Amino acid sequence: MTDSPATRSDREAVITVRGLRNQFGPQVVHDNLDLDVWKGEVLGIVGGSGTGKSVLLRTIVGLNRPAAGSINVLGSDVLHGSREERLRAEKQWGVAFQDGALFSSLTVLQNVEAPMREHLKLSASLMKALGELKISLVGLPQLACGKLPSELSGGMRKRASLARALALDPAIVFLDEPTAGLDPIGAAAYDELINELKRSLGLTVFMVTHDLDSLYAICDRIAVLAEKRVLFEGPIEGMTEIDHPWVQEYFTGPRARAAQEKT
Ligand SMILES: Nc1ncnc2c1ncn2[C@@H]1O[C@H](COP(=O)(O)OP(=O)(O)OP(=O)(O)O)[C@@H](O)[C@H]1O
Repeated sequence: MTDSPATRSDREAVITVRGLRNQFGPQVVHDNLDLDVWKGEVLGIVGGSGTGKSVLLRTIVGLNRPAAGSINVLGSDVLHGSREERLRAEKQWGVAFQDGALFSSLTVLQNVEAPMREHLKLSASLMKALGELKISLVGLPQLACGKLPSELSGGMRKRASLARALALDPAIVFLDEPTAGLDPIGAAAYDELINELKRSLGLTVFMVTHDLDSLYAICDRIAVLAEKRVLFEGPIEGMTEIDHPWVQEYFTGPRARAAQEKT
């Protein structure tokens, strides 16, 4: 038995989703979806294209209003609670989107300072010092602070986006396809960074990904979206035993075998 947050008996849910329904016109994306995310784990969300992985992430962080269900994040009811309750939760998470979603007219430092400016009352010098700290935490050189997002490589933009997600010292970080578009060395370095941040900051990570290497390298647990809900969840080692066509194809195919051999 490992000592991972996914298997410990004293595990604590930091995100609880119950009975979630998402619908766009006639298209039902999620129906009666339940999910728990445990404190301190890296949870990988996988599933075929269009199964609603990004919609799930966007719904939890309040960018998509579901048709039904409840979502609790760190004790706050983020769907039906008061504005204060929602804000309290919001300050405890950071989101790094697939394309970085950085403000294009702001420098990297100004991007990282943006959430602090919105949520905290700090002096300019303290914000700058904290911003520089986050930027070095994600492995970017100080030189990057003054650059615009367009002046960065794709990998650097992803790290800058992560620095911004860490701006408020969150307990939870949401990552949407963090290694998509990175070369294998850059992707492995990003995985190592997430592992390091989890270890040093005790972060909980909710990660939508297609990257089998990442799943094997950093995820404590996998949640498989299929048939409009989380159909399976558990450590990656058990995934090959699941009798479901998509899960079998995904976790026992040649790419999965190659990823497994690297661990
Ligand atoms: N705002 C929206 N309006 C209408 N339909 C939407 C909206 N957002 C998402 N959808 C639909 O919901 C479904 C799930 O989308 P989502 O982006 O979550 O898929 P995904 O599992 O992340 O896919 P992929 O792996 O291809 O990125 C898709 O069919 C998509 O077209």
